[in-house]
Amino acid sequence: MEGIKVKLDLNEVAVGYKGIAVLKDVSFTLNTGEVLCILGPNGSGKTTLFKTIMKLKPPLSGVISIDGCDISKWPYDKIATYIGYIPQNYSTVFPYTALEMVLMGRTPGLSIWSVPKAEDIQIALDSMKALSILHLKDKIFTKISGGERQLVLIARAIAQQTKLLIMDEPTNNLDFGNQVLILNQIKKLSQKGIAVIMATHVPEHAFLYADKVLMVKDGYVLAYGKSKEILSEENLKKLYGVNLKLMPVASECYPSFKVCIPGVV
Ligand SMILES: Nc1ncnc2c1ncn2[C@@H]1O[C@H](COP(=O)(O)OP(=O)(O)OP(=O)(O)O)[C@@H](O)[C@H]1O
Repeated sequence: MEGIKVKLDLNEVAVGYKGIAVLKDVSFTLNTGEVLCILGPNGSGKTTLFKTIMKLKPPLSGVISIDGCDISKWPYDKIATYIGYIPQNYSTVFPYTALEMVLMGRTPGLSIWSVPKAEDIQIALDSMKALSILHLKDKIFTKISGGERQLVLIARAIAQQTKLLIMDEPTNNLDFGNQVLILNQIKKLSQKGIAVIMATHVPEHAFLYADKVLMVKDGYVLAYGKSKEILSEENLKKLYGVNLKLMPVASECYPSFKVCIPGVV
């Protein structure tokens, strides 16, 4: 997918359940190579928005388009060729190995009885190697730790080789080292031309890796735009409803990095 451009547009999209919106008037554009971080309190509709973009549920209103085409008539299989999705919680009752889980990124309908192609196996192994989890390949997915499962799901999305990746809190459950590994991997993918949407509860992750930021709260978009403009003390205070301070901590690698410090209550 390297070198192929993609553009995702949301135009006044409302998402929710049984006709009741949890998030309204969402508009944004995401281009090849950009990382969009979505920040918002618990229950503000981030996962519901992702499921709607993935066509796992229909939007209540508005238009979602890829490369200018309204995707409302696209079958799910076609969406899966464009977008890889790493859900927040994934469970399976089947005793798949970690490698079989990653292979599912190559063949969405793969069952444990299917025989995958050698090329697909190689791509799956390469994705696992990039995340330093090759040693997990023969382990049963349900019997590895939550963080290891998260890494396997990320490897699966990488193996899918889509132009867009949606990651719902990808660093959830991960130790600090693996958080850095995953975030660096996300940056590398975006540098290769993949567009990434990532929900996070850690403002610092947005400071480090986001080109654009969408803040959602109380059913609406609170702010959207270039990360440098949107990640302000004022917006973060409004978003989380707490007092906080942004402290610049410049380093060679991250000249404009800031940390979010809780203020006096
Ligand atoms: N299947 C469902 N049916 C009805 N309401 C739901 C359903 N799933 C989620 N909701 C509600 O929709 C709202 C948004 O939930 P969602 O999971 O999208 O939020 P979120 O921003 O991803 O939250 P978090 O940061 O805690 O993961 C919440 O009020 C939630 O209770």
